[in-house]
Amino acid sequence: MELINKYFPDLTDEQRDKFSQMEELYQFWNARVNVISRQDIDTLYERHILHSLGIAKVLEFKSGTSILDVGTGGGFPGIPLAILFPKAQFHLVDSIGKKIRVVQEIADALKLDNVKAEQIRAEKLDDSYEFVISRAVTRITPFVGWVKRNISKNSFHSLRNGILYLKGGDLTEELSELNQKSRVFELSDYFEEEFFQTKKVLYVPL
Ligand SMILES: C[S@@+](CC[C@H](N)C(=O)[O-])C[C@H]1O[C@@H](n2cnc3c(N)ncnc32)[C@H](O)[C@@H]1O
Repeated sequence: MELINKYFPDLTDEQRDKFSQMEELYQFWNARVNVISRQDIDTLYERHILHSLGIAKVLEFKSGTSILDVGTGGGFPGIPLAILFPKAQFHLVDSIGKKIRVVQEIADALKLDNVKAEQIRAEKLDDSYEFVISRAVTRITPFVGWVKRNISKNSFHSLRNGILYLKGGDLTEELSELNQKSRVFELSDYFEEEFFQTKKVLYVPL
């Protein structure tokens, strides 16, 4: 939790409480349904929560923004971002029903009324959103094909509407397959811990 305070010092007491409750909630639910690897529970704040919040260092979601989290698994990056941006609306989807049930339990326990969790394949969605967020689901080129039609045209952020995808490693090859306005934001510019040295946010405007 110190890590969250270190990089997000302006949280309200309510937000701080919610982030604090996450550890116990994930310990409880992960023992029943494996949504994150068991050893990762010990590094929940760094590898899951802070990593998810990396997207917030790239873009602040304004009030009323609609955001789709594709392949949310146990709720990452959607749940931490929904705590940070309580006035934005988050739709968290995954093709596996038992993961979505865990996400719904956690969102309910945290009283996140800006989160809707749903079992559905990304390719079947027909709503539209300002931004699509994701981590560790598939290669970016097929991913763009899944969600392209779900991005709305009206833009009211500093970045044009599109995808914000948490990725690691060398993205040169993937970038060459994307439109030229795509950009890579290095999370090492924001977070000093070793884990973040290779982590990036890939931004694809659509
Ligand atoms: C490796 S997990 C990552 C989970 C989470 N995003 C995280 O970073 O902890 C990938 C998730 O994507 C989901 N997934 C894969 N293909 C999908 C699709 N076409 N539509 C929705 N969910 C999908 C899987 O069920 C799985 O839960």
